[in-house]
Amino acid sequence: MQSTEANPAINPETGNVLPWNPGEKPLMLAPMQGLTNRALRELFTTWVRPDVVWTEFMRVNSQSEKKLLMPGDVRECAAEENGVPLVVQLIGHGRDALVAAARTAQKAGAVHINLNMGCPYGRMTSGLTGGGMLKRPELLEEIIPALREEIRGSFSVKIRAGYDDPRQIFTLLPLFERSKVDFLVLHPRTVRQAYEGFADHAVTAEVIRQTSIPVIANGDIRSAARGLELLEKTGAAGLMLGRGGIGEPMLFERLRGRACAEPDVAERRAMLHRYLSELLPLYARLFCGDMQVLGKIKGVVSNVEDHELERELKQLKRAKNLTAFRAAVADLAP
Ligand SMILES: Cc1cc2nc3c(=O)[nH]c(=O)nc-3n(C[C@H](O)[C@H](O)[C@H](O)COP(=O)(O)O)c2cc1C
Repeated sequence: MQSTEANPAINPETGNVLPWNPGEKPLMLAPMQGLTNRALRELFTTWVRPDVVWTEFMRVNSQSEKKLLMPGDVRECAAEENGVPLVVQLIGHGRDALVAAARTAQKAGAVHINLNMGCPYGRMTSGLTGGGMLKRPELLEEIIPALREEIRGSFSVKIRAGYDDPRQIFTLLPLFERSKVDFLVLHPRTVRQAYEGFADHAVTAEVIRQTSIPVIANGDIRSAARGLELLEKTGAAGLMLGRGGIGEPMLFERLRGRACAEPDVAERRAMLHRYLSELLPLYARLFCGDMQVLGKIKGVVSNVEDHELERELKQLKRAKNLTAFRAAVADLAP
């Protein structure tokens, strides 16, 4: 959904730069731990070019002032990659640690910083983090304004609909508005729900009606038709693709109307061939040793949903070593 304008949008409420162009409904590649590493992002930013890409979450270590963020994470902090805006995502707890981590990330080059308030998997550090933050909403009253004060570029929040109540989000909107959060990414499941059931985008639509903050819709977007319907029905400011985008990168282009909305099996097979052929050398450069490369690339394959390519997908998933995996990729060649 790219516009032709080169200047980024400015949030009129905060005067902050947003990671998309004015008039654009950005299509974002979701942050996904273990998947959206810099090799995968490189492939996406040079191939289907999401309008915005995100780092995997960076853990904030509130126990050590000197090692708030891992050195490898600090090296990833940047304003953009291959000309595509990059959002740096933090996960952690404790106002002071989060603020100091945001400062470190900015010094290292980050312009767009996001707070993870959605991860459903336990305690990522020594306190309530990610979706766990929603268990103690009173703590957010000081964390969110303090982060806003520190972050000079865009400050966004990626959030579930609630911890166990899908209407909790509505109680938090006044805080986000008061604190001048630049945009929200909403995955309308509860934290307790994890990935069960479905993303209830009626909640997305209601949030959008109730707030002036731009809301990016996220959750269960696996086809161009579904994404376009969501944009139209909810009035979302943009879309974020997670599993659907990882499983089928061309979904970005299909949503833009630049690739066939319903490709036939030959086209999907050719896409998968290109995808894995191009990802293999990038993964070989980033990861150490064949087994790690194999494990990581199988993680990508597990997001591909295609009943007509079941046999080929099984072959890829069953490969015991990289040689067998490469042979299975070669079999996909048109
Ligand atoms: C394997 C995996 C890793 C994820 N890692 C992150 C993460 O690092 N940060 C985050 O905010 N969300 C993370 N998520 C959530 C996704 O960004 C997204 O919100 C969720 O998958 C719903 O979108 P989807 O239905 O398009 O996949 C992860 C999800 C999965 C399945």
